[in-house]
Amino acid sequence: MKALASLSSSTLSLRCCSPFQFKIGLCQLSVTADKEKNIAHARQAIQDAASKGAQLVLLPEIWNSPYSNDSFPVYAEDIDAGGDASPSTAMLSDLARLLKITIIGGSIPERSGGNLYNTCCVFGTDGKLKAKHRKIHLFDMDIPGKITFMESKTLTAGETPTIVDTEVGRIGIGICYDIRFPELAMTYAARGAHLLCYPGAFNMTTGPLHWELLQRARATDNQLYVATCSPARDTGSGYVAWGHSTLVGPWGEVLATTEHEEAIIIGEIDYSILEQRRTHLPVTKQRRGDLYQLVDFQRLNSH
Ligand SMILES: NC(=O)CC(=O)C(=O)O
Repeated sequence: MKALASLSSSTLSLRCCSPFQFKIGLCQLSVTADKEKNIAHARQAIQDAASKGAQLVLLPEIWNSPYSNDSFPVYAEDIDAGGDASPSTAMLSDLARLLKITIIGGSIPERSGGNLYNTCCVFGTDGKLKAKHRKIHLFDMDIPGKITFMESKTLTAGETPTIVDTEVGRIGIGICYDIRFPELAMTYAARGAHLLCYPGAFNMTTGPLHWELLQRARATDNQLYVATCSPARDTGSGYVAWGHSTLVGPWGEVLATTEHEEAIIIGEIDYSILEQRRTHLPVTKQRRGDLYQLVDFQRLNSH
């Protein structure tokens, strides 16, 4: 991230997306230790969401495997090889094509070139893989007596922000911990994103205070839609997810949400609202890039 100055020149292009209004389905899934069962279960949930009118379906972070460093290497798939090497993404591609919907496939552990990643795949209505986002900011957190998780024990961080043009708009992708970094969301907004999607699995320590707050902050700062999707809570698992998958509008308002049980949440998105909000409250034009800008702290620290 070099400078913020260029962000103020961003414009919102709605030309690329039709329709302006559509339904999004957030599939808050129960996840088990049985991968085949998880895949069949996700398939059913996506079909249910589509039957309720969803043209875009979002899945949770790590929906085909338990969320643990022990499980990631065991459940990881070679997404680039496809077919039998990646039954989870084969199912997503198949359904996107059959149902003619866009699928943001949550995330699964990916094996590639000797590394493991936490990876989100986006499939278009033709079933083709449109984008692959590897979690950029690994979840390394140590709050003594509360929660310790070190994704970097097994996973490698992704190196690229992912913004993708789909039939339901321009979408910026982040995975869970990525939502804590406003610069990533601002980068997507500067590149014309209408919607940010974060598959995520916040926990019982940070979830209550931070999960909704961060979504509403990213949406309000950037005046766009934010959607999140979590696994359902399983108090018997090693990592207990907060749940509460949510859709937030460009005014920072919660449009659709749920508690922690398994659920399919259907929310309405209307991109015409984006222009209206930005006209009424033109923060992008008012930004004083002449007075402040993001600097490359790593470069500064290395001197
Ligand atoms: N699980 C995550 O990646 C992030 C999280 O739980 C948090 O930031 O809190």
